[in-house]
Amino acid sequence: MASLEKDEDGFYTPDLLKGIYDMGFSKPSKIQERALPLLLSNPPTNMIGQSQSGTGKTAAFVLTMLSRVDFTINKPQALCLAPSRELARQIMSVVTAMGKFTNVQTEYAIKDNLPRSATSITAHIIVGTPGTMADLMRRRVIDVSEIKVFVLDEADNMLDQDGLGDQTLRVKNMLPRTHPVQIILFSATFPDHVRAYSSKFAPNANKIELQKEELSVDSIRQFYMDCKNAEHKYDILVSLYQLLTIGQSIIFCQHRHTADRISQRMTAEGHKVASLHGAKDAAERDAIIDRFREGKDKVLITTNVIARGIDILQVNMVVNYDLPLMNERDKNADERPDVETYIHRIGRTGRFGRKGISINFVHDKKTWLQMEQIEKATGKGIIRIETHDVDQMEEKMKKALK
Ligand SMILES: Nc1ncnc2c1ncn2[C@@H]1O[C@H](COP(=O)(O)OP(=O)(O)OP(=O)(O)O)[C@@H](O)[C@H]1O
Repeated sequence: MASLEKDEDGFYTPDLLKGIYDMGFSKPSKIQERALPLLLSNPPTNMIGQSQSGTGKTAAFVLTMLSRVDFTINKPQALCLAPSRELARQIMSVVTAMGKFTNVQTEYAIKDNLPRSATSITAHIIVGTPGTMADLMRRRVIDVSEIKVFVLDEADNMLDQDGLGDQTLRVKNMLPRTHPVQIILFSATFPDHVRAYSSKFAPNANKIELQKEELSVDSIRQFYMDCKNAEHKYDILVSLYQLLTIGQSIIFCQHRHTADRISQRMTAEGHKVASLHGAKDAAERDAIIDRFREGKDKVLITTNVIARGIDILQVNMVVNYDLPLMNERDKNADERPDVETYIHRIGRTGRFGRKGISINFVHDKKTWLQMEQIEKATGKGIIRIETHDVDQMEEKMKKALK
């Protein structure tokens, strides 16, 4: 059992350190350096942690979960929720990589993973999406009696009353009341309307916050293209194909049917693209994201389903074919831009200090004004590129990626 002994501060075991080095991590990022001592100290304290996209928040909370598990007890001890199955699967890959030299047992709480007949999960760490997690807890397939840590990745999204908030609260309300559970919230964004609720959800938390002007990383250069009309956006996207495939690219659309339509059309015209959205079935979604992760597809046309958290280092370009709007989150909202989703979308590139490019397509006064609002809210300039001059475009982009 020597390998399970904690060091004198009660921090990581040598087995976890081995896992961390095996992942190629030699020194902590700023958020890891700040958050880890707070996350790992005893008695456990809640945490609300904010840090820009791609700065290594996952490793911080995964290390906390692994550190708090007693591997001699075969019961769930840490739960982690994420907004999409793609992100849950990615988080799990970090748990298994970091826990490679431990005896950690893991299980998913995502759709179509467990047979309906499953009666009990004995895994130490369960990662999933809120609806499925709540269902497994309600049916007592997950025994909550030994849960010590509860993590919400993309916490502002998970707590949003217009989205996943209800399901997330259901999960929290089923946690044991016999002992304290450490609640950990992480995100790159905590808009004002969820800040107060976050503090209620994770009371007396240590807080690490960002200022408004720090929200997105400087290594992402932001551009826009003035298209003549909505149809012209398609032509521009096609003219960018060479550039999109220099590395890998993600194209974000507002609607599933737009993602399908442009991918079908581009495919018919001889371009190789993939499309992913929430209307596809689970197995298909897994296969599509895995192919993209492996670099077999270079262009992924999608919706907000993968706007958050997805970490694919080779992605050096993000295109906002449609700008994100508030009414995608809240059906009653008007057509204001969704600044948080914008920050997360462009954050799919420029990961962990790498360079990246984002391009917004605007096509009329309304979309131009929406972009202007995003520019104001983030305090970062968005530079115009001419749509008719592909050479200038290529030059500018290559320079930005150097
Ligand atoms: N200490 C480290 N040294 C080297 N690479 C690291 C380190 N910590 C994390 N990384 C790598 O940085 C990348 C980004 O990390 P991660 O996905 O955790 O970012 P994030 O902060 O959760 O971003 P987002 O807000 O987009 O979810 C990953 O590829 C991860 O493996």
